Amino acid sequence: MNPPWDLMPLTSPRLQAVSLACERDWRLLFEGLDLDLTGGAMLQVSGPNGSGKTSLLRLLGGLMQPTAGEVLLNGAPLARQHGDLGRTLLWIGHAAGIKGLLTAEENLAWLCALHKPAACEAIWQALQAVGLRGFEDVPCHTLSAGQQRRVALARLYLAAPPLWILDEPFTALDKQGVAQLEAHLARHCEQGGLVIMTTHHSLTEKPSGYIELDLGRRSA
Ligand SMILES: Nc1ncnc2c1ncn2[C@@H]1O[C@H](COP(=O)(O)OP(=O)(O)OP(=O)(O)O)[C@@H](O)[C@H]1O
Repeated sequence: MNPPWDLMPLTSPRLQAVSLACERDWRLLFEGLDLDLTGGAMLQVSGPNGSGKTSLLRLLGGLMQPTAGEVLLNGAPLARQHGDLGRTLLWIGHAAGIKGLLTAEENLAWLCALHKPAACEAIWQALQAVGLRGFEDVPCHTLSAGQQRRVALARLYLAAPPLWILDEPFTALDKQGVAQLEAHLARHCEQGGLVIMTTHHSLTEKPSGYIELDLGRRSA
C-alpha cells in the first residue's frame, strides 16, 4: 500500500514577500526584503543568532505583522486569509509544540483535527515513518527530546498542505533522523511543494529549487 503522503495531490503554492521590513524592540532586523517563491522551491534562511530568521518565518506564516511591506499567499494578502491558511500552510516551530500528557497518537490526532482530521491508521503510518513504532500510545513527556521532535515532524508524513514553514526542524534529531528528514523535504519540493526553513545545519540533500537567504549578509 502506498503511504498517505504519496496520495496527496499538491496544488502549487506561491508565497511572495514585498518590500518586507521587520523591527523588534525598536531594532530594525531587515527591510526591503523581496521574495517570490513557488512550488518546487526550498528556501533556507540562515544567519547568526538574533539576525531575524525566526521573525522572518513568523511574518511569512502570518504569525506576526511586518513593520512595512506585505506577504502574499497565492496572490492575496496573507493577513486576509487566516481562516484558510491551514489548508495551504503547515507551521512547525522551534519548540516541538506537543502536549506531554497526550500520547503521540493523540497529539497528532488533535493537531490534524484543527484543519483536516486524520485516520488512526494514517497516524500510525506517519509515526512508523519517523521511527516511533512501539511509542504510539505512551505519554509524550516520557519520550526523549529527539523522539518528541519526531512526533512533531510526523505531521509532514500525513496529508500535509503544500507549504511547509519549519523553524530549526533538525533540532535534537540523530544522524539518521537528519538524513531522513532532508530526503523527505527534498522529495516534497520535487513533488511541487514549497519548504521554507531556518537551520544552522548544512544540508547535504538539496532539491533543484534550493535557495539560501543569509540574513547576516543583508544590511538592515
Ligand atoms: N518576542 C519578542 N519580543 C521582542 N523582541 C524579540 C522577540 N523575539 C525575538 N526578539 C528579538 O528579535 C531579534 C531577532 O530574533 P529572532 O528570534 O528572529 O532571531 P534568529 O535569527 O531566529 O535567532 P536564533 O538563531 O538565535 O534562533 C533578536 O534581537 C531578539 O531579541
